[in-house]
Amino acid sequence: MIVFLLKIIYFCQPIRMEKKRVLLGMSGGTDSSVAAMLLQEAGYEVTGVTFRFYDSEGFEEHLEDARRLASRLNIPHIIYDARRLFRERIVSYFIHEYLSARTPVPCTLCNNELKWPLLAKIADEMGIYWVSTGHYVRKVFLDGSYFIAPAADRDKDQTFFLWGLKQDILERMLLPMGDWTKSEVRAYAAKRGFERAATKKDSLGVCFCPMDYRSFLLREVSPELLLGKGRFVDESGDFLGWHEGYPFYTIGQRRGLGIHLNRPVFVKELRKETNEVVLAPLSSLYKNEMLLKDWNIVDDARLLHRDDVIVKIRYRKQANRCTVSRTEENHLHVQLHEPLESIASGQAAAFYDEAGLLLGGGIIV
Ligand SMILES: Nc1ncnc2c1ncn2[C@@H]1O[C@H](COP(=O)(O)OP(=O)(O)OP(=O)(O)O)[C@@H](O)[C@H]1O
Repeated sequence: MIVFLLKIIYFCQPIRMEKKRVLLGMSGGTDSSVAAMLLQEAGYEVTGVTFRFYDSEGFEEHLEDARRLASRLNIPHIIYDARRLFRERIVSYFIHEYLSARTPVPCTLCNNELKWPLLAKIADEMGIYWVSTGHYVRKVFLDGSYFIAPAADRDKDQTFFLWGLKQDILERMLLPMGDWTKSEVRAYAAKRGFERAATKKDSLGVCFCPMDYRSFLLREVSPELLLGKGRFVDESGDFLGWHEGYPFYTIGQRRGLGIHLNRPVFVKELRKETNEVVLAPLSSLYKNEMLLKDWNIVDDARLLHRDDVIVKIRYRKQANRCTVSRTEENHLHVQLHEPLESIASGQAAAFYDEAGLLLGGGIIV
């Protein structure tokens, strides 16, 4: 009987049995290549997956690099065609947000709703427990919950993009880059004889339009939807000049406006209905509060109604103290302790405690 019961427990926990196996997202870049080496070195049986997210000239090269590395490390490697999903969930959203006069956060959305959940789904199908990437973050377990924490390399820290991940994913994440700096990672790859992985360029910006989102919109969106020429106005509605269509501007933008006034002006508001872009001095762009939708909280007690929470709405160079509460409409209300400029709807806000633990985040309404 006891043997029978033990067998039931054993078979009801198939995931437990696979705790030496890990599914790693392999982009072909330096970080995920070194992640594969480190995981293997730590004794894991690594399987690599490369997602085909969109068609680009460079993809075949990245894919070949991932394949070659997997073959040298003697690990299985699969390609997963995620083009339809990526187009529907990320690219269409990206275009729709600009056309709705909002500022999209495609990398945040991709990580939280596509990349990590897809890794977990494929891992489930393969009976693999752990999922991993080359992200520069750590995770910690505190009072019964997992939290994302900053990596040793503060310059590469990618916590800002991961606030939407829930416990079911967090508990399965392996994050081998967390204790490494990028220069150590390059040196390690070189020392192991992986010269190509050691010297690859860092990826920059949004992967499917790394240069300029404006030329991407021009290529992807029909001209009628972009509306064309419209009025730059000041806060009183007075005409200041002509612009190229509201989707080509973002809140807080100063450069590239194509208008020369005798004072510095910034984009304060985008008016979709009238195709107007409101320009104002920086002092007019400050706000004391914001509302978030589609939010995620890792731990209520560490986030809500406190005065020591830090909020970031930009990846770098900004951190403000705030107090967060829930509203009756199920938004998060963020009361900033000091005003913050250029808060754009559609952008993400990520919350941290003083030690840098990621407490959650949401999308600015
Ligand atoms: N096409 C892809 N297929 C599978 N995993 C991917 C893909 N793109 C990114 N990833 C995973 O997500 C992680 C973070 O990707 P991101 O593009 O933000 O960073 P990166 O610094 O360019 O990483 P890398 O040097 O590994 O390319 C990568 O390290 C990799 O594990």
